[in-house]
Amino acid sequence: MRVAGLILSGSTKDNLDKLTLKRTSAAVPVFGKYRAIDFTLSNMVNSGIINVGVFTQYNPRSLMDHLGSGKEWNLDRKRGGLFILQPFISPQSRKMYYEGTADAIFQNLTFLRRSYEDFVLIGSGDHIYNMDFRPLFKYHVKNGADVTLLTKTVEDRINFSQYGQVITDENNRITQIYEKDSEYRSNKIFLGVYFINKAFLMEILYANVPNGKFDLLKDIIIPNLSRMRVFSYEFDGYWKNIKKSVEDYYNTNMDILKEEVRNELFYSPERKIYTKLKDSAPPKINVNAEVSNSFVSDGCIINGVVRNSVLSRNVYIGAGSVIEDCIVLQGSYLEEGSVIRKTIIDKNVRIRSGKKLEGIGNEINVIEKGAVL
Ligand SMILES: Nc1ncnc2c1ncn2[C@@H]1O[C@H](COP(=O)(O)OP(=O)(O)O[C@H]2O[C@H](CO)[C@@H](O)[C@H](O)[C@H]2O)[C@@H](O)[C@H]1O
Repeated sequence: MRVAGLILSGSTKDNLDKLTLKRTSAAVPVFGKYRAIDFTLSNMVNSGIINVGVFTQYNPRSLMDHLGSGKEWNLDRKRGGLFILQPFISPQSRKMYYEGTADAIFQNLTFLRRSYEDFVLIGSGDHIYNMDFRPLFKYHVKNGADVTLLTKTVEDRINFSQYGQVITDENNRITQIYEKDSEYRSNKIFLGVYFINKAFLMEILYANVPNGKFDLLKDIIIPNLSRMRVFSYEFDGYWKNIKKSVEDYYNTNMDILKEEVRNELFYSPERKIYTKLKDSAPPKINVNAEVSNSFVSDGCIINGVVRNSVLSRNVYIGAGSVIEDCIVLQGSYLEEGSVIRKTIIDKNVRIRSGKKLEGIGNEINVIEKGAVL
């Protein structure tokens, strides 16, 4: 089956506060060495998709730098490959931004028109999961569906008002979606992944976007559910959206310290998660250092104590410093004797000797990129 991939990562709003002041959410570092987009991109490639368009518009530099030619995902190809789809002006349109998900795809219809594929998988750059999409493709065809939406039945702790709540009939056909409704309606949520017949997608975009219907889900699919054959495909694996809150970003990173999450995300030989590799030296744990239950990336030098933490590349932890329940991003330097707990330290931060920092109560402390404290 020939499937093209589209990755939506052009959101101008997220709840990540200081973490997305200078990068888009899809480029936010996760688990020390990855960026969020690596997961959807790898899932697509591992499911046989070799023609992928990435929509971006907000703070795109670090995302573009990360993606490069697509080589790390085996997408630097003569036919197909990786396409960065940024807003542009032309004689037909002088709009310089995407007004919504449907608008983004509509402005780049040439990408779909020129593609050889008959189906399109639309995913998001903000989602952390490891999935083989191929059974979903078969399920879609078996149902004779126009659209198949990826869904998950979740526990009641989730903040339902941030998600689409999905109601299905006995055949898994979707009869109703309550998009970001403050009331609890269903514990089946939409995971932001669409599988759709290409001709059908182009047809509904032509019919709706010129009339100001810019959001694929809210403006096009939900109002037309009774006229379309929209099915739900359940995913029962680990899935997180990191842009919903700083707490979700923090908890997702911390999840990697759990064996079952690690096994599912990283240790499947046929479904690896690919990322841009950097040539830092291996991490060095010095004589008096103590490291436990932590992820320590290449280039790190540890002289102090690191517990329950995730360290990106080239982090320096001075002697006598204690780092606990923290996420420390690339290049940050902690001088001697600092004590940091439940804190996200962004890139290239310098923490002076003897500094004490701690998230208060359930609040997670975030130190802005480049700060000196
Ligand atoms: N103008 C634009 N141009 C290009 N890309 C854009 C864009 N606006 C948003 N995007 C991208 O599209 C994806 C969806 O973003 P939205 O803000 O529309 O919905 P959200 O992720 O909150 O919820 C959605 O995903 C959750 C699951 O995370 C579902 O439960 C919910 O029903 C669904 O609406 C994101 O990857 C975002 O970066």
